[in-house]
Amino acid sequence: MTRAGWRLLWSLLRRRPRPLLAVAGLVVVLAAPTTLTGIAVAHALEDGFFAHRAGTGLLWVCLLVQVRLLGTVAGRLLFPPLVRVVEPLRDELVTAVVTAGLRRAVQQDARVPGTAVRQAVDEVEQARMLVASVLRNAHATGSVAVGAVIGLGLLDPAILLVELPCLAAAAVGYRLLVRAVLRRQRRCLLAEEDLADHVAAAFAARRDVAAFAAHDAAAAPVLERVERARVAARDLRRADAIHVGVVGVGVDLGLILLLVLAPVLIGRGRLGTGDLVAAVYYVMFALGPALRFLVYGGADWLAELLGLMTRLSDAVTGAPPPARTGPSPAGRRPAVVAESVGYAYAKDAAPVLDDVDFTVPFGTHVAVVGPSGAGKSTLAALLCGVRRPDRGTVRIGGAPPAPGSATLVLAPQEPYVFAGTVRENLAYLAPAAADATLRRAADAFGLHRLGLDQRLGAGGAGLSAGERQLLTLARTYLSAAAVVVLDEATSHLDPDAEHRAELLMRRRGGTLIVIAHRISSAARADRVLLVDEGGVVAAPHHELLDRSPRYRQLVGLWEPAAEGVPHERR
Ligand SMILES: Nc1ncnc2c1ncn2[C@@H]1O[C@H](COP(=O)(O)OP(=O)(O)OP(=O)(O)O)[C@@H](O)[C@H]1O
Repeated sequence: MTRAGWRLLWSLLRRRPRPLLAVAGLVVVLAAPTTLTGIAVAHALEDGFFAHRAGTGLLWVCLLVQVRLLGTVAGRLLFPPLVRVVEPLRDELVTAVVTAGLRRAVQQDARVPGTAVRQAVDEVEQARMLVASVLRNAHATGSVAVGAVIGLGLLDPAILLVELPCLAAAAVGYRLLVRAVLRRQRRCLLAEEDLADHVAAAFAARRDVAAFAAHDAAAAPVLERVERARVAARDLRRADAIHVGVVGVGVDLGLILLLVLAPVLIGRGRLGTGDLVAAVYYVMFALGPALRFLVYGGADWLAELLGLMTRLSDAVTGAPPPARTGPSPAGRRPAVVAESVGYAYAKDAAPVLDDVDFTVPFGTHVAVVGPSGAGKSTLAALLCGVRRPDRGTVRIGGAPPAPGSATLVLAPQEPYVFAGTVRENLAYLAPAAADATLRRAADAFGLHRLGLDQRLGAGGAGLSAGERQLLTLARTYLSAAAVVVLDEATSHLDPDAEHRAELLMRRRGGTLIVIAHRISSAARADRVLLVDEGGVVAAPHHELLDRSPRYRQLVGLWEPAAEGVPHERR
């Protein structure tokens, strides 16, 4: 998954081959201080102090100090080519990100995604700093390691026969480590994002959750994501174990093998004691810190840089962000599809819905009818995602419904009015709506007497039951959701007000699913879903009248109450 990040990084770096070659070439130049330090140590001991020639020893020590000072000054040689690699990289990335954002906006005839572009530009700046840090530190580490290897080879090439395999094994381990850290970091990031999505969705759906008393059902997916995020974080920590192994093989095993080989080389006169001290210096004080830095800090930096480059590559190419569960975007003309849906409130209880299949095409007005307790509200809860089917699938626009999704909004029988102004209550699902829009919606639903600044008590204290329902309906009407579910949301309205509310809901566009409260409501719908004895039959009102004795019976029960009297079903 980070291949795209690698590709983008490499495509940017290789555009400047000369400064890049200069940076690479300086690895060898800046390796000299490390090599010379070991050589100076060996000579100071062998030719000076061990040979009782303190003057010679001190001369080598002076040389060693000068080499270190020269090394510090020479380190500055790196900055000019490094700047020529890194600075244009930022300019090119910013240009690519902004161009891609504008191109997408023009193609989709959408607004320029200012926030997204600004965020990507901030990420480019982070990437620039990370590239500079990774290159500078990789360079310093590489110089020290190359210097140590050259020094060991100069002392005796036989030492390289034991040290190089250890370093090669550590390099293989390092590659595995970076991959493991990258994979686990990404999994951790996705798990955290998924958790954040579900927490936000559950919070946004608190109204529906309260309406359906579905607290446990709403909490279950969130708790599942908490567990996934915990496991992902634990796995990331476990990658630390690989760090220890890489350093162990590269440095500790190398040192042990050097100490095993040293007596042989000393015995054959190929290595002096001073040389051995220099060899130990190369392994412990040059290769050791270099490898430790690479393993402990470098792997994380590299992982962070590649993660960032992968995100930027998505921004540049317009690739979709990694798959995440969540609401399907509004406006995708979603159809509502139920396939083989089964649901029971308890493990051994008889299912309320059993093997239910139906499709509601986008833009249709559907009435859901059935005797009391047949499962209509249960069906509404499944459509809203606050309950999940035990069997089968519910899909809205191809995606499982998510509580609080922007695609679907539910108006429950018990209207949800919170303490605040009428404006705040109306704009709850349309925070960007202008006052004029809110006023028009309130008037259309007959709420002329309510001023937008009027304060309401908790639960809508001060309003009649009908007004509370009208306020909830107006709020639902204002939302951008493509699918609206009214779960007996007009039960306190008279037939005319109910008719008017349904007409308004139809005119707003999108799909309208009404848990019908009166037969007039079912007769107005394009199709009727008859829920009965665990099953669902879908057909237009007149067809059902012909076809279904159960429906005829329901209609018969309804009709006496239809003339102006709020209906009560049996
Ligand atoms: N939270 C719950 N726990 C256990 N059983 C429940 C729960 N909610 C509903 N039921 C049962 O599930 C069945 C279907 O209930 P549901 O409310 O979906 O029916 P309905 O058709 O909407 O009824 P009504 O028209 O009376 O509102 C009923 O038998 C009901 O008692």
